This record gives sequence, structure tokens and C-alpha cells, in this order.
Amino acid sequence: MLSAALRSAVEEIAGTEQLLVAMDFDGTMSPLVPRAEDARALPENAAAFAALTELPRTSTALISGRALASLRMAAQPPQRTLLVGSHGAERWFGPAEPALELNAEQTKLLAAVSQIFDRVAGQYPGVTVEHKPAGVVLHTRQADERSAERAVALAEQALQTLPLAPHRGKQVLEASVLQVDKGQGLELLRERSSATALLFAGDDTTDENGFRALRAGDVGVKVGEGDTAAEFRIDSVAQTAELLQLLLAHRRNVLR
Ligand SMILES: O=P(O)(O)OC[C@H]1O[C@H](O[C@H]2O[C@H](CO)[C@@H](O)[C@H](O)[C@H]2O)[C@H](O)[C@@H](O)[C@@H]1O
Repeated sequence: MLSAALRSAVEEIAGTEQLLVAMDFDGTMSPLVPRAEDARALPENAAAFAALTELPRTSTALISGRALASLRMAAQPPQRTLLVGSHGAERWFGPAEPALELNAEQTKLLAAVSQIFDRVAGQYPGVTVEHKPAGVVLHTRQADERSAERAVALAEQALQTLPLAPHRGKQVLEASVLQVDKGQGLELLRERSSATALLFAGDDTTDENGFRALRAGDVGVKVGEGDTAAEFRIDSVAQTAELLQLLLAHRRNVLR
């Protein structure tokens, strides 16, 4: 059950002139699973999100750490949904959107990080690497606890020689060659959709930049446990459906 305060905030934001519903994917729309390629939104989350996409004066967006191609594959979003991938480094706002391009220095740095992560993953069973256009992710969800800790520590140590700031997420260590975050991604989405208010939900440490970028009248919802700058919280990915369905019902009422 959503808290009374969140229900009331959802009712209020549903009345805004131009609404943006921006959702994180993994851990928010989709349960976390061992292999990133197997993640899918819960059907009830996807259905409520798709129904919001069809409404007038309403935009939907997915804002994810995933590469755009991987986000599209896993989320299979409605055609009109705006997409921000790689934590803000990649975006798709329409067919004219240029693809991300790295300069020579960034390309070299990406190759160096990839080499380090591949080498580390090769030493620990269950540790895998996800390569993205502007970053690399060391996944430890399928490794035992000791191997996971060692692999992350080894990779962090090796990365010290490189000019980047890796961060830990949910059983991942991630390094990007571009300094972008979900706060910047949300600002782009706000501008692009001409939103007068936005609802953003996310579960991971990188979503905190998004919560910090929210303004008066926006609604930020943290999914699950952990410190957060979000004003509201829901327990789990299953409750995301309750949140989106409530927003959908109020928005439909307002638009009648
Ligand atoms: O911003 P998000 O959409 O939440 O993306 C964050 C990372 O999500 C993916 O990793 C997470 O989900 C995987 C599948 O459930 C899980 O195996 C992993 O342990 C999680 O950390 C994705 O693979 C990363 O690239 C994203 O940065």
C-alpha cells in the first residue's frame, strides 16, 4: 500500500499541465536478475507505463544506466517513450538523434578500462563484464561473495591509474569515460518534454543524482531500502505498478 503522503503527491502531480513520467529500469520497472540480458519489466508495470504514454499532455521516459541498445532490448518501450541510456551519455528523443561519439582520448580510455575489467573477470568465476558505448560494468551477482569482493577490490585498485571515477551499484562496479549523471539526463528530458512537473522513480545509487535534480512540484520515489534524497519511498518493484496505476487513474480523471 502506498503511503498517504505519496498518494496525495501523485494526485497533485496528475493535475499538472504537461506531465513527464520518468522511470529507471532495473530494480524499478524490472526485478533484478542474475543476467542483465534477462531483465524484463513486470507486465503490470509495463502496461500502466504504456497506458500513460498514450495520454495527451503526458510524456514517458526511461532513464537508465544501460546502454540504449540494451535498454531497448530489455524494456521494449512504447515508440513514443523518450530514452536516456548510459546514465545520461546516450539519448533517443526521436529519429534525428545523433549517436554518441567518443573522441580519441575517450576511446583509448574505454579500451584501457575494458582490458582491466576483462582481465579481472577472467580470474573469478561468475564475474562478468558488460561493455557499453561509454563505459564498462563488472557484474558480480553470479559470483560467490568472496570472489565478488576480491574482483571489485582488484578492479578498483587497477583503475586508480586511470583518470576516471568508478562507482559501485547493485552488485556492479561501473566506470564511464564521460562525466554524466541522471540529474543531467532528467534535465534534458524535462526540457525536451516541456514538462511542468515530473515524477521520477529509481532504486540505485546513481538514481540519487536524479532525485537531487528534482524541483518543487516534482515527485521523487525511491524503490526499496537505502539512504535517499527522494521524498517518497515504495517497498519493491511490485509496488511500482501501484504507483503507475494510481497516477494513470488520476491523470485520466484530470484529462476527461
Ligand atoms: O539505471 P538502471 O536502469 O537501474 O541500470 C543500472 C544498471 O542496471 C543493470 O544492472 C543491474 O541489473 C541487472 C539485471 O537485473 C543485475 O544483474 C545487476 O546486478 C544490477 O546492478 C545493468 O546491467 C547496468 O549496466 C546498469 O548500469
